[in-house]
Amino acid sequence: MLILQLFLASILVAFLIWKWKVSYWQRRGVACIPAKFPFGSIADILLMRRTIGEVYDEIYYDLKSGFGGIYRFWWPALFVRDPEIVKAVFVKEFNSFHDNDYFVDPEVDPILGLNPFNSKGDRWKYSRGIVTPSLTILKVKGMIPGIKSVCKQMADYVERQTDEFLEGYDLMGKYTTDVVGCSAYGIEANSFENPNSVLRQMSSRMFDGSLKGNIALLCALYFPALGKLLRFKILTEEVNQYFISVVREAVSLRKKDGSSRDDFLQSLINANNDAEARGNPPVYSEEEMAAHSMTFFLDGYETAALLLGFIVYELSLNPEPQEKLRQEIRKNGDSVEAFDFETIHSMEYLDMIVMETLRKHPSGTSFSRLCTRDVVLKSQDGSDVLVEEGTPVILPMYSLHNDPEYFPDPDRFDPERFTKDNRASRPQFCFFPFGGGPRSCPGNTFAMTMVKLAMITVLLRFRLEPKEIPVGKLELDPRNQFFHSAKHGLWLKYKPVDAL
Ligand code: HEM
Repeated sequence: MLILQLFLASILVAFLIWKWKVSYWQRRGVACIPAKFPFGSIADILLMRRTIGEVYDEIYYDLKSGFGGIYRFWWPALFVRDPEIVKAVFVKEFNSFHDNDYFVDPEVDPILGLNPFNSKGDRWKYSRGIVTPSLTILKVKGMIPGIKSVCKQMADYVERQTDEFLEGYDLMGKYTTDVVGCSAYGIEANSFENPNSVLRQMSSRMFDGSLKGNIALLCALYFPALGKLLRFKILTEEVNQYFISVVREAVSLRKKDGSSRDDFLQSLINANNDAEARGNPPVYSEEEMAAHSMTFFLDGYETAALLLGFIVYELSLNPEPQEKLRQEIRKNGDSVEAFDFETIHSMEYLDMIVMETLRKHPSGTSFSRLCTRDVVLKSQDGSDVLVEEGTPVILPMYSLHNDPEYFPDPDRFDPERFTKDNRASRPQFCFFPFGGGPRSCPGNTFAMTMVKLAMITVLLRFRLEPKEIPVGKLELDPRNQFFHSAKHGLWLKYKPVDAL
C-alpha cells in the first residue's frame, strides 16, 4: 500500500514539475502554443502521424505575431515567423546561434559526428574547413566531365523505358548516388545498369528506418540526454563499415599504382602525403577520411535527389513552363556536352524553375539553432524577446516558403515568382532553401551544377507526362523525420521529344 502511495505521489510530483516547466513562456509573457501532456507541441511528429513541416505549419498559423513559444516535451523552444528574425538568427546574431540544435555523439556515431552539420563550436569550424575547399567553383568545374558521363547513362536508361512510369525520386536517387560517388571517391557505380550496385544499396540504406534507428534520430533531434544514455547508432554499422572499406581500398589502390583523381578523397590523400613528405604523422586517420568523404554523400545525395524528383514531377504537371525551359535549353546547346559551367549558370529560366521547386518543396522542412549566449531578438512589429542560453530557436522554412503573404496562391507552381524584380520585392529571408549566414550550405554550387545538368539532359531528350493530375495537396511521408518526401512517390513518363 505504501509503495502504491509513493508511486502515485511521485507521478503527481512529476506532473506538477512538468506543469511548471510548460508554463515557461506564459511566465515570461510570450504568446505560445499550450503544451499537451507528455509531448508538448510535437505529439504528431513523434507519433509519425504528420511531418515536421505539417505540424510546424499549423503552429505557424496559430501563432500570429513575429515569434512565439512552443514546447518539445517540456523544453521550451522559440518559434520564429518574422523573416527579419530569421536573418538575425542566421547572420546578425550568429555569435549566439552558431550551433545546430541537433546532437550526435561522436563516440557512438564517429562518422556522422564529424559531419559539419552535426558539429558544434570549434569542431564545426574544423570539419567545415575540410569540406569547403573541395566545393569551390574551380573544383566543381573539374567535376563536370564526371557528372556529364552520369547524365548520359541516365538518358540511355530512360530511353529504354519510355513506355513505363518511372518514380522521380528513385530515378534521381540513382543519378545523384553516381554523381556524388564519382565526385567524392572516384567510384563509377553506374546504378542505372546495375541497380544493385553496393554504392546504391548503401546510399538508400543509410538510415535503415528500423525502430532503433528512428529512436536514435528522434533522440538526436529532441532528446539528446536520452540519446546519450541509449547510445543507439543513427547510421547503421553496415553503412559505416562499407564507407571505411571504400576509402581503405581506394587509398591503397592509388598508392600502389601511383594514380591520382580529381575527387574529394584525393584532397585528403594529398594532405596525408604532404605530411608524410615532411616527416609528420598523417593528418587524417582512415575513419576521418571515411567521415569527411561521407559528408558528400549524407548532405548531397538525398537533398539533390529529392529536389530533382520534385522538379520533374512539377514539370510533368505544368507543360507550359516545361516547354519554355526546353526552349531556353535548346537556345544554348543541343546536347549536354555543349554546356560548360558558365552556360549552365547563365540560364535564368532554369534557375527560376529550380528555385520555385525549392520554394514549394524544400528538401528539409525547418532549422533549429541552439542559443549559446543570451540575446534579445526584435520583430518588425516592435515586440522583442530575450532568448536565454540553451533555448532552441526554430525557423520554419516550409511554412515561410508557402506563406501567401510572400507567395500568393502558394500551391500553384509559378516560376515567375523568381524573376529578379519579384525576388527583390520580398524580404530576403522568407526564402532560404540553403540556410543562411556562415553555416549556409557549402555544397550549393556543386548541387546546382548537378541538378541543372540533369535537367538539361532530361529536357533535351524527353517530354515529361504525369501519371495522374493530383487532387488537393500532395501527401507527404510522416515517417521521413528529416526530409520532405512524397508518401506515394512521384510518378511520370518520359516520352522522346521530336528531333530538333
Ligand atoms: C539540392 C541540394 C541541397 C540542398 C537543398 C541543401 C540544403 C542545405 C541546407 C538547408 C543546409 C543547412 C544550412 C544551415 O544550417 O544554414 C545544408 C547544410 C550543408 N550542406 Fe547542403 N544542400 C544540398 C546539397 C549539398 C551538397 C551536394 C553538399 C556537399 C557535397 C552539401 C553539403 C552541406 C554541408 C557540409 C552542410 C553543413 C554546413 C554547416 O553546418 O556548416 N549540401 N545544406
